[in-house]
Amino acid sequence: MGEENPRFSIVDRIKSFKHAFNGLKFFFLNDHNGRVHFFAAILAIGLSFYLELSGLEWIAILSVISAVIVAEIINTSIEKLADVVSVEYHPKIKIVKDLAAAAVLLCAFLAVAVGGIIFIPKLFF
Ligand SMILES: Nc1ncnc2c1ncn2[C@@H]1O[C@H](COP(=O)(O)OP(=O)(O)OP(=O)(O)O)[C@@H](O)[C@H]1O
Repeated sequence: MGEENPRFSIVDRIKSFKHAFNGLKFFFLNDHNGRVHFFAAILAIGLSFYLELSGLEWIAILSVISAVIVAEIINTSIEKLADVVSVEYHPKIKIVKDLAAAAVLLCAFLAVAVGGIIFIPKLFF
């Protein structure tokens, strides 16, 4: 918990990492979207090894994989918070959830475009 001007503490920093890893574990093990993203990432990384990507191609693939997963984690987090704020239908919750989903969609479009540019020529031409 944040207090005004707290003293720096290694133990607190380690606890923050623990909480963050806890979030990752929750996302990849318990969340359906998280599981789908985990397997999609494994597939893309496997294909990248198989096709022996260049350094820059690896950077592009790892960047878009991370972007999609980060967007989905934030989306999931916003959905969970929104469900606590209002279980009932609320027009503003709809906008909030749709905006968070839009962020994931944009990242997914980018990932498909980058994946297509890199993988299609190597697989089919
Ligand atoms: N409380 C609410 N008030 C208004 N609209 C809502 C509410 N809950 C969900 N929605 C609408 O339903 C859509 C889907 O919401 P939901 O929380 O089910 O997410 P989801 O995309 O199905 O995620 P997941 O598959 O992870 O459960 C939202 O984008 C929003 O348009």
